[in-house]
Amino acid sequence: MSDVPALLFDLDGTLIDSIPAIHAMVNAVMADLGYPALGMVQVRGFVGRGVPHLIRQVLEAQGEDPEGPMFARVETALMARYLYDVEGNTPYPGVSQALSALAARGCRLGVCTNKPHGPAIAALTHVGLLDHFEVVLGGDSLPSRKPDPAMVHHAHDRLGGGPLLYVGDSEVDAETAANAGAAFALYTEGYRHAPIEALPHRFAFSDWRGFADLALPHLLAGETG
Ligand SMILES: O=C(O)COP(=O)(O)O
Ligand SMILES: [Mg+2]
Repeated sequence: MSDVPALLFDLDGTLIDSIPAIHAMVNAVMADLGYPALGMVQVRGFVGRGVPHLIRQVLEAQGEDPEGPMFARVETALMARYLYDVEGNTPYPGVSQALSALAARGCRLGVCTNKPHGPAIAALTHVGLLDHFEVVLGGDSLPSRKPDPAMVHHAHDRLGGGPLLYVGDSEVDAETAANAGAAFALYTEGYRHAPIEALPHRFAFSDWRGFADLALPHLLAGETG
């Protein structure tokens, strides 16, 4: 096994604040289908488990059957826009600098997101972060999505299999890391529902400035779990 440290990052609520973009897109899609707008905080609660979950939650909030015929109509309309509706995605302050600092220390970097792969690439390109990553896996890249650990195992292999830190913002991420046997760093300013102490984590942080200094000791010590 390589001793080159690997870091895998969740995307929405971890590297980028994507809620303004997703909220606007969801409301635009639903308005076209004749439904009223949902609030930003409400939509934020639907993000982190991938598009099918998002759609089911939106339909339920609109009083529709989440498993009914509207699902396919919303999915088609949403996926048609998801590649292009990138306005409203913003990296959290200090993310790019933290990723550069980690790369300068020899770390290999990847993304594991439940956002579909195409929209994930589009959002990362829009915010200027794509070039930091050797691998980007999305919610439709493999047969399963997080919290199944397959995405983490697959991306980790692509980064050489060295000491691993998985970084995310939600209960899905804490569960994914636990399922993968990976050390977990919790970014506290994303879209989690549960309090910080309810999510098992190696360390938590609220500001990307300083993340590299917090993360490196966990990786250079050669810890993996
Ligand atoms: O649910 C989503 O599409 C976003 O998920 P992420 O937090 O895994 O990036
Ligand atoms: Mg997230």
